[in-house]
Amino acid sequence: MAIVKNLGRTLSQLLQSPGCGCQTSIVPVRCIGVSPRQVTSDASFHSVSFSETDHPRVLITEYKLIVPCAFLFRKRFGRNNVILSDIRKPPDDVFYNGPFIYSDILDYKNLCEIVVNNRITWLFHYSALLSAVGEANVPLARAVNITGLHNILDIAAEHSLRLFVPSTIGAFGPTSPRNPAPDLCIQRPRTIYGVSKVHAELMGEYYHYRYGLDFRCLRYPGIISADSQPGGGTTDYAVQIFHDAIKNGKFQCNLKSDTRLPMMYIDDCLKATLDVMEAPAASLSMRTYNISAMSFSPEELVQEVKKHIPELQVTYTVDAVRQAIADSWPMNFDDSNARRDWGWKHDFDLSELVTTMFNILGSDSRVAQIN
Ligand SMILES: NC(=O)c1ccc[n+]([C@@H]2O[C@H](COP(=O)([O-])OP(=O)(O)OC[C@H]3O[C@@H](n4cnc5c(N)ncnc54)[C@H](O)[C@@H]3O)[C@@H](O)[C@H]2O)c1
Ligand SMILES: C[C@@H](O)[C@H](N)C(=O)O
Repeated sequence: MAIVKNLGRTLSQLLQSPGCGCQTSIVPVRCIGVSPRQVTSDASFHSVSFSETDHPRVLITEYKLIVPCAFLFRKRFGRNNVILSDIRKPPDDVFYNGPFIYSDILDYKNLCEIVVNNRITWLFHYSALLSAVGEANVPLARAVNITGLHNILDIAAEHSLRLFVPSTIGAFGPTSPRNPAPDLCIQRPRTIYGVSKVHAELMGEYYHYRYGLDFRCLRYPGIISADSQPGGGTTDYAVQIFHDAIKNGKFQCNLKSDTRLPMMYIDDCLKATLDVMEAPAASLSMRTYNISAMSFSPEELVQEVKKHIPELQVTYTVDAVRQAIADSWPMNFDDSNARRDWGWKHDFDLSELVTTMFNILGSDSRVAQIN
């Protein structure tokens, strides 16, 4: 049984796809028999071994980022083995596709009930407030991104789950190397989002070494998907342009035209996420990896979009908050460790991303209107 939310909606579908490389195997999982919340000061705890059952049953907190493939998980593990969940109402296509429940990651007891009652074995933790929206509500971002993470870590350790948490290009700051940013370097982000993601990386690795938690983390670039609206991030422009170009042939960009940022198409993001989760633990020299596919500026994206909608009119109205965030983030990622350790490689470059987005969203609708 799995709980799937938002970005996990794509995962919920992907893991169900017959072609998905997700291996089902019995994997002895060594874990500490004592929950981190129960460890006393003398820290005396007894390690026990669990064996995973036939296939992972996946809990993914949050669902929004990627909609289109939101049911692949169900093809893989069975329609009723995937519960979609969020604190917000899902669209009908999600709600009627399979089990959906309300779940708030700040409700530790409820999360425990979900994990125990559904015999969850894998957990993908996606619920978070993104960079720009987090700066507009720091207390909420701190609660969701940090307290929520703590709940997830304790539950994952207590129930010996394999845990994936996405980090981000936002986990770097102005003193990090920017071109490229390696896996290991100074990380002093200047947003509550970035601070919470560095905290997630460090806490996940601590729980791995202290409690044997099988924690895995990828730093995602800006993820571009055709099926969900942007969630209040700094890279939102790279999703919004497609909707605006098709709808009215006009786009107002909130970043400077030359602001270069690492970006990735959703299919590559999902492939990397599943590949790292299925990689043998012995192949992982790290627990947090950069992954990269491309980097582009708004101007470069505009030129590519105009190959599909030549009449597109673009204006630049810079959002000072987002611009300052973007200027503190890496321009390129060095993801050589991921490519070496578990065979990561991307499939989509800028041209293929744009073509795929318009194939899904339909660029001709705008051209048809014009004509
Ligand atoms: N979208 C990207 O470009 C990108 C890039 C890097 C990393 N990520 C990471 O991927 C994850 C998902 O990103 P996204 O773009 O879908 O974010 P989003 O802001 O679009 O969605 C966040 C979701 O979290 C849910 N949520 C908020 N508070 C919650 C709570 N208390 N309990 C349960 N759910 C709650 C919201 O309802 C929403 O559906 C985040 O962890 C983000 O850091 C995203
Ligand atoms: C980059 C990613 O973390 C998110 N889209 C943001 O801009 O905040």
